[in-house]
Amino acid sequence: MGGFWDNFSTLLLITTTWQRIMPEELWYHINRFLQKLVNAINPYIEITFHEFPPDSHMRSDAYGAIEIYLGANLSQKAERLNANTADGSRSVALSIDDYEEITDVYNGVKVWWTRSKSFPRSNVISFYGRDEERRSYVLTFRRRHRDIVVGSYLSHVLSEGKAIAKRNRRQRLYTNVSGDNGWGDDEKMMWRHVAFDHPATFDTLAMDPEKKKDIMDDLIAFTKGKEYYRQIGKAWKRGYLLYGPPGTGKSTMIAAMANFLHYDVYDLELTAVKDNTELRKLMIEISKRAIVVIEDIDCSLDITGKRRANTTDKKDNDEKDVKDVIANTATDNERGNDEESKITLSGLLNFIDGLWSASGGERIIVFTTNYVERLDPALIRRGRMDKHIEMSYCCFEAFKVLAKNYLKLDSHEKFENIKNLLKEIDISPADVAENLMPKSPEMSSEECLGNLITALHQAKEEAAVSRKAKKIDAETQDKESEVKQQSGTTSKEEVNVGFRKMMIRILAEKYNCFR
Ligand SMILES: Nc1ncnc2c1ncn2[C@@H]1O[C@H](COP(=O)(O)OP(=O)(O)OP(=O)(O)O)[C@@H](O)[C@H]1O
Ligand SMILES: [Mg+2]
Repeated sequence: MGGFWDNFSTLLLITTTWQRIMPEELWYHINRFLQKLVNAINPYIEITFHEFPPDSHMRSDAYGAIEIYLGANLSQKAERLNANTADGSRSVALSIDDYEEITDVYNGVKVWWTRSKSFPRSNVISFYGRDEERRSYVLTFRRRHRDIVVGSYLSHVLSEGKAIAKRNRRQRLYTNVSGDNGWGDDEKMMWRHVAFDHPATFDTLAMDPEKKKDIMDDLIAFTKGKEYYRQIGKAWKRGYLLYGPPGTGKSTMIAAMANFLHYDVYDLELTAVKDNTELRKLMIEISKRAIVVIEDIDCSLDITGKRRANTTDKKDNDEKDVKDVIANTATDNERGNDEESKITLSGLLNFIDGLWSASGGERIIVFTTNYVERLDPALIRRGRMDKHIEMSYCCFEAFKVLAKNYLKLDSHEKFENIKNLLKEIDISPADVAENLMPKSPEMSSEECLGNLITALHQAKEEAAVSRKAKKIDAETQDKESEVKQQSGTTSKEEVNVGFRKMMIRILAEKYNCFR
């Protein structure tokens, strides 16, 4: 290709000189003519992929994918390479150096890639290196191969590059914190991240296997559903509501989901967000392929179910209605604290339904709660929280997963006993796991299972006592209202004395004091 380019450079030099001395309009016509001439005789076509497309401060996805593809597939052919330990990558990323040319062959078609660098002419002084140098990859190929290159080679490069990036990428866990933005402005809420390194997987998650499979299938269908979501005109997002008692694996499930999909996790601490505007800013910064988590949504502000009293006059489940009515009825005065968050239900619903979800890219939002009944139905209606998943107390199937995880046991003679006890007792997987964990290296699996059985018996007794106490409580209340009814016109003191006497008699009978 060298000879052609030498002649071409000379031609360019001549034209540049002419450009300086000619009137602009004349130069325009000559330029068009030269362009046509070059196109007619040049047997090659060039396509340029800019790192930062004109008028954009966002790094081009295509540029990134090409860089990764070339680094992974063709770096052995290049003589000058750059090595980066890119932030968030698991391995050293290689890329070809500036002005280095490498060849690639695709289905017998040869193409050439070069990386070039330019300095934009600008009067603006930039503090960022990336604005000073603009890099691009240039793909050159023979004119007769245009169909195959544009038709399939390019999509091969882009999809391969993205797949490699996905494999190599280290997941991140983001949390929202308030910090200085470096410009001396007020403190600003921003995302900070650490490497996400949670070991939970669906294999180690203890729950009913059918339920688990259903969730995994749902996630797979979601990730493959780009076209489907487009067809039905729905934003490519899915909401999961995880509810259940403490220690049943809600947070563990989120980690397993993130590891399964290889998504980043954005753990949104709503109570730290000042208002809806701040929430909107945060949400815009959330990347694609992310799980946004709001843990303990019932505790996150006053958005759970309080609406203005007059809402009963309106259609309760009408979405517009819900958005109009600011559910977070607690005003600053009611809270008595101006510093508290002013996020409203409508703000949160906008967060889920609004601009953010329309900005493309697969996103999952997960709410967790211990008290599903406290949540506003608008917040968790299908379409927002598409799948409601109950994380329940430990069943035998879940116990088997934990026994495998903690003790490497598939079966044991004590399993039958444990199975029967689990049918009677509500115990969280967290409690089961705690009992199964050996307390010292010498502790055998047998002893761990024994510990669990003891704990289950204890829990059974405690449950019996608590049932008894509840019963007494209920009976006491019944008697109290009975006495009140009977007392009719009697004075308050007489009622109290009568009531106390009756209570003593009931309790004495209950605990056999007169025997
Ligand atoms: N279903 C489960 N499978 C495997 N481990 C579990 C499960 N549930 C609980 N655990 C274990 O118990 C610990 C606590 O579980 P986790 O934090 O997921 O519970 P949670 O439902 O989120 O509780 P909370 O409602 O208090 O937030 C975990 O670290 C995990 O080791
Ligand atoms: Mg949790």
